Amino acid sequence: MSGAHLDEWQRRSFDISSGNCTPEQTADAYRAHVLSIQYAWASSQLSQAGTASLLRTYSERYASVLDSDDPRTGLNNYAESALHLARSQRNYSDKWESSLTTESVLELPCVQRMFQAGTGGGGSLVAPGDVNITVGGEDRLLTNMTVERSIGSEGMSGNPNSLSRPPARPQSVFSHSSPVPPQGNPGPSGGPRNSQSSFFPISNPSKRKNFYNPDGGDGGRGQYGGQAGTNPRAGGNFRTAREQFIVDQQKKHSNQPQRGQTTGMAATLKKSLGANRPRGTFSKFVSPIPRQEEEDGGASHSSNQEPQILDERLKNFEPKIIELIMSEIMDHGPPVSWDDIAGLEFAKTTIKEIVVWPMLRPDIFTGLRGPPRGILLFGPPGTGKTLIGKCIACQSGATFFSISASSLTSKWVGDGEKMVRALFAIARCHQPAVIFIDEIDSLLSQRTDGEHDSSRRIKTEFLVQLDGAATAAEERILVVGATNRPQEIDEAARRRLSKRLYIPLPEAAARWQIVTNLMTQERNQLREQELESVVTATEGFSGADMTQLCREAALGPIRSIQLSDIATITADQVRAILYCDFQEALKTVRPSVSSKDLEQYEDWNKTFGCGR
Ligand SMILES: Nc1ncnc2c1ncn2[C@@H]1O[C@H](COP(=O)(O)OP(=O)(O)OP(=O)(O)O)[C@@H](O)[C@H]1O
Ligand SMILES: [Mg+2]
Repeated sequence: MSGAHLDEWQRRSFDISSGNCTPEQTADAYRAHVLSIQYAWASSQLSQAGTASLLRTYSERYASVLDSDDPRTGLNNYAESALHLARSQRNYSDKWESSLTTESVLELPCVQRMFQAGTGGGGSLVAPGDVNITVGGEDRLLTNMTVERSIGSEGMSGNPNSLSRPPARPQSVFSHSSPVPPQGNPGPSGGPRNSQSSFFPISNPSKRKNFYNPDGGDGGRGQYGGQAGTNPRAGGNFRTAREQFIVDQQKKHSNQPQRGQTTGMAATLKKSLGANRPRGTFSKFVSPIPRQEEEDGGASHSSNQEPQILDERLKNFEPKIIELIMSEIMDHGPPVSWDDIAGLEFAKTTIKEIVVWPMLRPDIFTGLRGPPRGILLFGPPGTGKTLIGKCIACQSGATFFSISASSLTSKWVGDGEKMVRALFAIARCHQPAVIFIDEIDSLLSQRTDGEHDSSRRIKTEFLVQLDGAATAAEERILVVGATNRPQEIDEAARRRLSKRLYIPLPEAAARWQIVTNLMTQERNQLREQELESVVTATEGFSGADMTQLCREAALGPIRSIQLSDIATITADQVRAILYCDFQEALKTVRPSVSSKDLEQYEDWNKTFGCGR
């Protein structure tokens, strides 16, 4: 009977729609819903689509309760209830009772001596052996040793002198024995029982943490109790319940990579949980499925056709790897136009021909006119190879994956080849796509006997993918590699990067353009003749060297200001950049490419390059 009553009471009290529930109860109820949906999915009682939809609904509701700042409907801090749990937790020190009262303390010989010595008395005035403490009803005279040991068991052994060091004024002893518990640590019960801990105040929050949680675990008090019961700001690894929930979800799903639904479900759940206020580990994650839905303006919600296909294609990849590629590799830089790149007309025209137009008109560029699968931009450092990559990203209209080969080989050691496979798979889902690999020589250098196995596997995988990317005629994935060490590239990779474009040092006209472009941003009084002289004097300079020269010259007017005026001078009063500033700058800025290096590039270009 009483069981039935309890059920009925629970049903009424915890019915979320009843309006009687506290936010804690509502949050618990939603959380329970989420768990039961997951259980139903795990035991195949629910379809994937149904599970995803239910999870989305309940996770969003749960998140909205957690996130709401309104005390009537939301929990801004879910840890409050866990704190409540910890408050009612009894611990070892509960058995300890002190017989000290205000009167008995006054009679203690050590206190008497302290009074007699006055406030300035040095030395150890409190004799620990004089402290009489009642343990479980028995009176014992504790020695210094035993007191220390018992304190140590409560996590206070870090301060063994706490007993022998007297307070500066006797009054402070009494203020500590106040029945009011120390702030932030209400203690298990307060009152006289607390006098022991009041006499040795626990001021360090991390000690207090040990006090409640000596083994460092949660002590069986639930996943939030161990941390939340202590000062939440003290523990570096404190998580709110919402964060803990998200972590639990991710752990759960990453443990089930063999199920195709995992990616979709995890993505859906993260989306719904992160929708209100993205932060932490998941703030950057952009799932391929929601993206597709967003592009369709939510129209595919009902049919769920397209997401299913995308999910299928990525089902063998761990969400972690997909997340890494989506969040770290996709590049969103400042816009760069073709006009920002000075000179390099041949390279620019060729790239437009094989990258931009085929992306825009795939129907015309078919068969023999089909674009190559890979391009290699090679040339001396600082000549604009990376700049061209950025320009392709902005101008081609394709999804742009910009990865640095070194990050692929070092950051995810062991996962390198999986990363490469996932990269191409995601690129296939986001066609047309350009995969730009800067410093490609470090990824596709010659294979040697002594090299590490994992880097050899990455190379092999890359070559396979590079071939595979072009097998299906309709696939529009282009790999663009940039290097200033073309000689080091593996011959198999060289063959696959079939369009090899030399990016040389800028000619006179290009150098003119670079200086003019940069000088339009600053006030200057450079005459045409002077500009001509600068261009002549910079034969052999790379684009980066030219930029450096202009920066140095731009500092000339600043250097001419008196040191005492620099704090007060207005921007208008700074003089214009003059030719003499360039002359000064030319004394310090030198070309960074030697003529010997240049010969090597030109030789390689003659042998393997595709230029005229
Ligand atoms: N052709 C150019 N037109 C305009 N600016 C250029 C040009 N070439 C280089 N620069 C300037 O030099 C800077 C460096 O260029 P970039 O990073 O593209 O060189 P890179 O060829 O990739 O060099 P590296 O081989 O060392 O990576 C650019 O940010 C730009 O300011
Ligand atoms: Mg570069």
